[in-house]
Amino acid sequence: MGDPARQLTVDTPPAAPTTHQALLAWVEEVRQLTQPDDVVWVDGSEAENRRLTDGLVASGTFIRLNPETFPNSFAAFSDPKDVARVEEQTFICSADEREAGFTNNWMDPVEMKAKLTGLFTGAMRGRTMYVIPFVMGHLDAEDPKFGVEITDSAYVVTSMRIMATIGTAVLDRMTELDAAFVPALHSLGAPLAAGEADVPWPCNEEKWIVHFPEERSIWSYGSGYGGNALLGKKCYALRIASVMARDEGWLAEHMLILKLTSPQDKTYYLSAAFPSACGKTNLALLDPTIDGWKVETLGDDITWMRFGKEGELRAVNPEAGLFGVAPGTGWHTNPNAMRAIAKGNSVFTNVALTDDGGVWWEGMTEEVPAHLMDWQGRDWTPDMDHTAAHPNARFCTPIDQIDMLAEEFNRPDGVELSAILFGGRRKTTVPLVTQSRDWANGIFMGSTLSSETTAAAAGEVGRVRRDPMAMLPFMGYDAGDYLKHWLTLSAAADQARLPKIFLVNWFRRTASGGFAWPGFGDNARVLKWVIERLEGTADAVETPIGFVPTGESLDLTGLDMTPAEVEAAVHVDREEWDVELASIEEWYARFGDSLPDALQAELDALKERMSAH
Ligand SMILES: Nc1nc2c(ncn2[C@@H]2O[C@H](COP(=O)(O)OP(=O)(O)OP(=O)(O)O)[C@@H](O)[C@H]2O)c(=O)[nH]1
Ligand SMILES: O=C([O-])CC(=O)C(=O)O
Ligand SMILES: [Mn+2]
Repeated sequence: MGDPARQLTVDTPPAAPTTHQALLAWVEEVRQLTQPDDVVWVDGSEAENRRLTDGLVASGTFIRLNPETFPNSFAAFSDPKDVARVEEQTFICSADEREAGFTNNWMDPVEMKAKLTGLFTGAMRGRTMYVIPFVMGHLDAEDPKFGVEITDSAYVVTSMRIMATIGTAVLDRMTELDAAFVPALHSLGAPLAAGEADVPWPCNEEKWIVHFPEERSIWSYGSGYGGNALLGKKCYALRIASVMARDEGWLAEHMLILKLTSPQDKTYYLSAAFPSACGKTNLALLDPTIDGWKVETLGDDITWMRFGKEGELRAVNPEAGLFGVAPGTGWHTNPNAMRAIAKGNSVFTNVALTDDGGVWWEGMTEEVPAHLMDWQGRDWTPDMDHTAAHPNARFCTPIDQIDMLAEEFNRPDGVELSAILFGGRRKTTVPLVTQSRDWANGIFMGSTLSSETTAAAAGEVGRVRRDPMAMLPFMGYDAGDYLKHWLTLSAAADQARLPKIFLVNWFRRTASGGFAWPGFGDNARVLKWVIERLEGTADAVETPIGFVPTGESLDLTGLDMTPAEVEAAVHVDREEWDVELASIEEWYARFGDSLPDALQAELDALKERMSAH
């Protein structure tokens, strides 16, 4: 109360820094509904960020890391019940239930609005309401995709500042264009009574992550965690954007983008869709173990794609930061990510802390520190039977801290893709790599993509589920219509320039239980085979599901692995595939009449090839 700066904001509410009428009206409507103590228009500046992070340190949400080893970096520890996306509580509220499709939770939008209006009433009492203007993709794109997130979480503001382009420049451009924007409303659902002390990670037991696709709006309640609360990311750039993309003729996908340069100095751009916590960030930042091949990064999680004027498929990354899985990211598996993190300016969530004010997680270093503070604030020693970091602990780091960021990252029109990889986490059945027979067959591969569930979403871990194009939790509309959109969009493209589609599985196990493939930097060997297939120079074996490498066609130079072991890693086992085909049939049956005929035909043809195998 005695703080003169605070007194000033209470007495003289700052004038809104925009004349955008629709935005002003929405902000006022939300202010009246949620009843915050004050309203702050986020400008995105360094000074503002310093004020916010100082405040978060003072309130106990952030622990400032050792500035010598992790400059301008902070650790946050969530409520143990708020550690991942909540798919059960994520809704697509289209007017018509059919539009949401069988993969989404649905509720009537009028009913949902009424419910949320109740929950948001007074939800920001005792807190500050932040207004964050942001753009996904380039501010100078042909048709910039604006959004405004209103949130009562300063953690969300500092994280959004890393993950998206936010602040004054965005707001000015939005105002100048009188542009449409996606209103994205977020509240922790933890109002404070007068004089009530705050907790380090306010949230609510009850969580609702809700999308209104026709209105292109988002309401998120009760969670402070990344995918639920940083609304530019999954909620906008995937769920809402997938609906925009359907209507406007493009694609919003859960994909990384990388640039690959061969020893002959030829460049290729690849994208890859793997479900959450299945290796996108690691592949995007790959450090090749074979000589002469170079990887540069364009994106690690979300890709927007459209067919260009010449019928080529172009891709951009709409994000500005990495929100990466910490465990398993280490100096020996992903040195490029580690170097980016070490530059600082990062927010870590649910990692462990070292005694000298640094961070640690399982897999960061081979040597395990003798003592840590675990993600729940308890003393931790290596003999304990729980992990020090939460399995879905995350680092949030500006993407331009990656040394290997490709210069094309800054191109508003993106890059032309040569290949698309679909991949999942499967212990058995699915070969290390398979080239599809053609584009439609590749879409079939994507549509039947499967993976064992991970800690990135709340719920059981390790259960095999179908995850079309790794978009199961992110399609903003009917899954059958989504697959149809892939098929119809590409029908008009230059067929000769369509990217080649491959299915990969870094996670296959051997009979003795170990990984059948070393993965990480050695995945460059698979990328090399992919490129050589595009160039027509690598051998392959035709199997019922597609083309797999011969034992000799994968470059094993310097690797302690034999061609016979490669053959085992790409083996198509008839018995396993009989089970798989039955499971795919069950999956396709769930689409009902919304399954595209072309994909049913792919399944029928695969069954026939398999029965002759
Ligand atoms: N065995 C093996 N594990 C891998 C490989 N690539 C990634 N992983 C592990 O998979 C986990 C998740 O990897 P990420 O690259 O962060 O996954 P992601 O797809 O970017 O995840 P989201 O950010 O949730 O979308 C980490 O624990 C990695 O160590 C690989 O090639 N082989
Ligand atoms: O959205 C999140 O919380 C993290 C993420 O990238 C994913 O789960 O795919
Ligand atoms: Mn992701």
